[in-house]
Amino acid sequence: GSSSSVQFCGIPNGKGPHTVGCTDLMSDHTIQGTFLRLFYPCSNSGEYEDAVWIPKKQYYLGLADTLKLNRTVVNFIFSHYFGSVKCPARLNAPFKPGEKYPLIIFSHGLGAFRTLYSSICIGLASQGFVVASVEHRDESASATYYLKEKSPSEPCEENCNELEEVWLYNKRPKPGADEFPLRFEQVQTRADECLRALDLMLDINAGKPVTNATQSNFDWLLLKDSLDVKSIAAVGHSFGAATAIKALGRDSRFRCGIALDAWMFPLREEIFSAINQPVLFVNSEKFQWVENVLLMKKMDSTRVERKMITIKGTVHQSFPDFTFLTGNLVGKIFKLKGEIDPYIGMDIIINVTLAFLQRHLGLQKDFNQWDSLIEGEGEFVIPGTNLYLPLQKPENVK
Ligand SMILES: CCN(CC)CCN(C[C@]12C[C@](c3ccc(C(F)(F)F)cc3)(C1)C2)C(=O)Cn1c(SCc2ccc(F)cc2)nc(=O)c2c1C=CC2
Repeated sequence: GSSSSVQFCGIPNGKGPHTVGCTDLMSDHTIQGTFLRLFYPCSNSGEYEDAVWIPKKQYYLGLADTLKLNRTVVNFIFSHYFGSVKCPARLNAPFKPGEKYPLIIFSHGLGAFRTLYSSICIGLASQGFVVASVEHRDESASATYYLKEKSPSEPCEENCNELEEVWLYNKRPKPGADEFPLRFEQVQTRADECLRALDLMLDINAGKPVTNATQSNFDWLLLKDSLDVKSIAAVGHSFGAATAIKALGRDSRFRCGIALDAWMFPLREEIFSAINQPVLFVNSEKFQWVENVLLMKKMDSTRVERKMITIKGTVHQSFPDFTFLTGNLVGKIFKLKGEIDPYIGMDIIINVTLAFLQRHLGLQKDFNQWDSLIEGEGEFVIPGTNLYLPLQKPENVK
């Protein structure tokens, strides 16, 4: 259809058999706590509204900072264009117990935050996964917040133990300074936050009571004994893909990783030998560069499956949700869309992820129907990279 019709299609529904719900969890309320949006198979009953895609205006202010644009202007434009966008998941709908679902911990990219990859998270949840999209407090998110006790400046009569929001915005490296120390420290923090999110989800699976600073009436007890604790994967986009790789190296409970258009810069190759899990690299055609792909190739292994494909006609923004929310012209100008139809691109991202997860989490589903995508076979994919790499010295391949 015309660009305007695409604009109003919005974030795609999951294609799997499950209806998807989502709920926010901040536990505990401090900066060291875990903050995530959970996507999960939910019950069909009851009247539940779809969740708001960008839930607070401070996120627009943070995006303005990331884009180096005026906050007032961006807040005005973004709240007009994106303020009513819903993510197709029912907010706080009851969790659907029944089978044991595999668990995905998802890590967002630089300048993003927990809600901007809803199409991927909902796509996976609709196929019977519980997906925890973490919001990082390492100052790589465009915006995030935690809660702190109100300092009783005035002698507090009414709201004594109230908590107030403390907002953190995207910390840009000093121009000209070496960016590596900041990114190296951030990827450690991010990996720790993924491990804490995993621990929290396993506590919830064990039936431990949940303290949730984001007041919601969601019934967490329905998740007791609902996770397949042997089937856990780390998935992320760009900086979040580097985070997922780092998390694999830190914790063998993550059985495999999927790196979506990975930004390898924050990683140093000496950690690669400590990573024993299978990894799938899903690259866009336009974002990658030789040095970055060579770092991915350094993870090639004869001991464990390491795969790489490139999706033709995709850009870096083909993975987050913005690719569905503008017309073709604006999408092309801001590099939010590639040549490929964004809905086809997203189907490939989700299906190749499902196939790799089935293979390495030992799932008994039919996701192996997409195994050819892992081999880079198909109309829209190529195996490995579209870039020309200098020949690898053979001893590098472990
Ligand atoms: C020039 C300097 N460079 C910073 C390194 C540019 C900043 N940049 C490109 C941007 C952020 C962008 C954005 C947002 C939002 C609209 C909107 F108009 F649609 F709202 C448009 C355009 C502008 C995509 C990126 O950061 C690319 N990128 C990303 S993009 C993750 C993201 C961020 C915000 C989102 F809303 C959605 C997704 N994740 C990474 O982990 C890494 C990189 C680069 C290296 C590592």
